[in-house]
Amino acid sequence: VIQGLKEKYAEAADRDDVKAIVLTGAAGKFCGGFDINVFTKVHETGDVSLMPDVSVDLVSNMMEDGKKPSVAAIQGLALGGGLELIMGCHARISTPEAQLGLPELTLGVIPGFGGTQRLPRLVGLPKAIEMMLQSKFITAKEGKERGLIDALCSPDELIKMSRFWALEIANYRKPWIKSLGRTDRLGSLSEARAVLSMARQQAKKVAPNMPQHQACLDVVEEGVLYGGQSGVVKEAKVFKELVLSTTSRALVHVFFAQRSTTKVPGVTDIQLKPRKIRKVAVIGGGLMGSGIATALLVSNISVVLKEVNPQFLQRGQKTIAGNLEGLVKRGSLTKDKMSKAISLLKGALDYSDFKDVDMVIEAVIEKVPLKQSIFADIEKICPPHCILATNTSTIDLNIVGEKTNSQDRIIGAHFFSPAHIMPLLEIVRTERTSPQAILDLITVGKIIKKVPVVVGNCTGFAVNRTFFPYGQAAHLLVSLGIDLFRIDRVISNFGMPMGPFQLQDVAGYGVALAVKDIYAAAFGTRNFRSGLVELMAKDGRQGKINGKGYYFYEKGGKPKPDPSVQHVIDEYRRQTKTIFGGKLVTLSDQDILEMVFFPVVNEACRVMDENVVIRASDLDIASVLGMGFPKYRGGLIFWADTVGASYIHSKLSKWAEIYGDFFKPSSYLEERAKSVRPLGAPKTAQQAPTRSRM
Ligand SMILES: C[C@H](O)CC(=O)SCCNC(=O)CCNC(=O)[C@H](O)C(C)(C)COP(=O)(O)OP(=O)(O)OC[C@H]1O[C@@H](n2cnc3c(N)ncnc32)[C@H](O)[C@@H]1OP(=O)(O)O
Repeated sequence: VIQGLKEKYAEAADRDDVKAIVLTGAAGKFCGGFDINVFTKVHETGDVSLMPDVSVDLVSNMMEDGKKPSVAAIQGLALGGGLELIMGCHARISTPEAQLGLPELTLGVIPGFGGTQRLPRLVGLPKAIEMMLQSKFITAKEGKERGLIDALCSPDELIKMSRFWALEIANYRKPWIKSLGRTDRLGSLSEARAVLSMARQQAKKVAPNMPQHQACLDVVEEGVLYGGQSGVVKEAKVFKELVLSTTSRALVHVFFAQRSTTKVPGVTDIQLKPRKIRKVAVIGGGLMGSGIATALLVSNISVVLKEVNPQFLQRGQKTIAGNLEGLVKRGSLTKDKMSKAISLLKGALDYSDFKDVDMVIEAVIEKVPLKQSIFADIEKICPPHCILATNTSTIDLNIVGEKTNSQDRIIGAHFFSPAHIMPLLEIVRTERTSPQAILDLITVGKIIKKVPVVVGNCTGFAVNRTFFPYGQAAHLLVSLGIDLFRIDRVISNFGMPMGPFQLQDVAGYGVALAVKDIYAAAFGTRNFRSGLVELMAKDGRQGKINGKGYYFYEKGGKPKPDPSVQHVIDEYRRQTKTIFGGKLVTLSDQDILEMVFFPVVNEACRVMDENVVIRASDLDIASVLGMGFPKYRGGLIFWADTVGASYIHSKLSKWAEIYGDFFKPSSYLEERAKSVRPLGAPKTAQQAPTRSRM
């Protein structure tokens, strides 16, 4: 495309019958930016010269400084390099709803075709910095108000109006403006310095482990101090350094990994068509059920919410209304859409409304007999095409559906709390779930704006199973004498939204207590049995629910470490001392980080070995979206491969000798360490397991 543009610009410059140029996109879209596949090639080869010279050669020399005026005709979207092309034009005409933005920082780089210089010159420094650092899109309508767009018009008039505008410039009836030369929107030097300094402080807070935010501000500053040309030169240099950074490698990996989760062999490649899901029944109006119902309602899917008595039903409906109001407050839902969503909700105390539902999602408490009887009932009442989904996070789906003859339409729809906000949907299939049911749930997932990851059936499925050692490792470290608040600090400095103890406070101790025996039964000697949560509960602590856990929680305030928790810890250490001979150990921050995450990587190896996930990158996405693993580290397996299988293996082997089977390396990890193959590399035929989970 870039080569084609250069040729066309050269031709237009030469031809006498061309007076002016209109630059537009095909099929209702202007341009989604530079081809990110090229970044992948640069990452694979380390060769930055694969990046074509667009910034100076095309945008500055041929377009902006060309002898004929260019006008951009924009529809749909103009993002990244796409927006940078239009800013090199002399005017911009757009349809009102087109999306405009520079999302390069989400890929670990900065805009590289002059965007760091031209955007501040068109919309002013504060707005440009906000758009770049937060990768915030604006509509063309807002762009018009801010000076990025010159005129708005309907799609039908777009080309006609742009041609007219271009000819008007050529005939000097409209101004011939070169964005890079402008200074009128930059403000005074002292104003610019104040804006940049505030942005730097903010970036330090929100992106402490990423280089591209400060780098972007350095480049913007260069242009403010020494002029646009100088800024463009610095931009090109910094762009090339950043594109080779680990952060860019990780974020580009996540971009493609996220888009590949819905490519499921044997499901999405066999010409099946997704069926329409118009009406869904949700059983259980608790926190999960009402969150799931909210997610469906805001995407225009009718919901029947079933509860066992009027009080519970009313509570569920109230929670849904609260969720919707919350979305309105955050600005992600309009009041009209909220009213529409509420009109799509119907409460029910029996199954009579289930006769015409296309899908049921059961979200009751984790009790096997209760779930079994619900599935036996709904099998009789729902139409034969209806998908029977459960939101269980731990129970084997074969057991849930044991009392039915509908194993082909039984599937797991594991949402993460709060379900209307968290983006991950773990779709659990058994050996008998039909491809059609899986495809339909993937499609619903996309409609309700979730990222679906299809996984196999086992205790904890992919996410909870992989992360079961996360909390357990933290408890083990405390039993060894490590301060729990230090563990939380180390883990949040690494980039997790919070440490394992704060997470336990926030999730409530009920979850930990409920899964304890299930994990103990499933994971044998690699399960670490900790009595800490029971001791916390005995001490009157319930975590965030009663404001008292490892931390204090006051309304509206930040959680504060509670020093009085020490007597609980002392008691816990007394109880567990027999395990490690009561020896308190000293560890570095790096030891702590590794002792928490390497067992998680180890379990992830088992999950991959048993084919619970289709590909390693699905675990990267599941860890980022389900557990908050830092995206800029590429997800769990990508990160583990930057550390190296053989290093992880050697550390785990050493700890296994001292502390036991909790750290014992899996055979998959051992094999990868020996063969020096990345953990994320696909299996070879010889390694394929004898029994697949799918
Ligand atoms: C030098 C410059 O400054 C550097 C740059 O320009 S870097 C690029 C900046 N642009 C971006 O970051 C935009 C990235 N793309 C997006 O945000 C979204 O894809 C979009 C808003 C354009 C479209 O979203 P949506 O309609 O949901 O479709 P989505 O599934 O994401 O993408 C459709 C396909 O296009 C691909 N794609 C989208 N943008 C792409 C890009 N810039 N390069 C390469 N492939 C891209 C996706 O990988 C996907 O491929 P697949 O079908 O094989 O999986």
